[in-house]
Amino acid sequence: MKQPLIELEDVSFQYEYQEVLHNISLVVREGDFLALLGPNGSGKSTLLKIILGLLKPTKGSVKLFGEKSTSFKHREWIGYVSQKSNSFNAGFPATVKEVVASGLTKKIGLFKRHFPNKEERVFEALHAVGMEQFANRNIGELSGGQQQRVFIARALIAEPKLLILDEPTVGIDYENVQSFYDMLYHLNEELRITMILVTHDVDTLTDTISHVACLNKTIHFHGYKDNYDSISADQRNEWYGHSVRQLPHMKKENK
Ligand SMILES: Nc1ncnc2c1ncn2[C@@H]1O[C@H](COP(=O)(O)OP(=O)(O)OP(=O)(O)O)[C@@H](O)[C@H]1O
Repeated sequence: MKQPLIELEDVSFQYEYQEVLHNISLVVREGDFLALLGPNGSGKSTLLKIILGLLKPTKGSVKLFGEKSTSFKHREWIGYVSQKSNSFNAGFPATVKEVVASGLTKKIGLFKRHFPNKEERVFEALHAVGMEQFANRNIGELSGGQQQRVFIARALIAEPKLLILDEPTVGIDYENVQSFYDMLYHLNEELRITMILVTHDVDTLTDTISHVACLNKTIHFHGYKDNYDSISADQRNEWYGHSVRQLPHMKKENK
């Protein structure tokens, strides 16, 4: 059995008077490519904050890489690309290279380590997301999807074992979503990075995903993507709270 990287057991969370997460139990294992799916307001960001140690659950336990979250020391093993990271305007004075290199500063600050091969690592990270040819461009001049790739490279340079992407396809043109997923598949399959992709958009679920978790205050389903695909539309609508459709091109091909 693969190592569990995230283990949530009976986690609940309350903001003042409103309980927004109720008895969440979820295990994410090494190598998984999990889509955490839920409508707006279903508690996705709150759950991420709990996983990232920014919020403390009102109830339940959280383990990261087998250790209690409160004593977990290797936060750099978890890379996070937030929803708002790609909101640069064209005048923002930083090159793609500089943005990616800034992913190392935390580590340098923490351990006072010197990285002689910093330039090489920047290019490796950019290569992994297919963006090395943009290294000297201004970040503000890139499209939303290109910026998203750069921010993933910024997270990759710290060599995370687990990468959490919050709504990564939001700024990406419909035609480019598939190639974006192919890039994520490469990170998951070849670089062996465990992935959690958080999304409210059921249309973005592709076959590159191995597992699906449906969240709407509680976890209604967690399992293999194949099993999720065989669940009736009525059942999914009930979990999701409103109509869920699946585009024909995103449906599973014969494998
Ligand atoms: N700081 C806060 N104080 C009080 N309530 C909050 C706070 N942050 C979020 N909430 C409430 O908690 C619930 C879950 O919010 P959360 O942001 O986790 O959902 P989400 O699934 O990430 O939504 P979205 O897809 O819109 O980003 C919502 O009802 C929201 O209004």
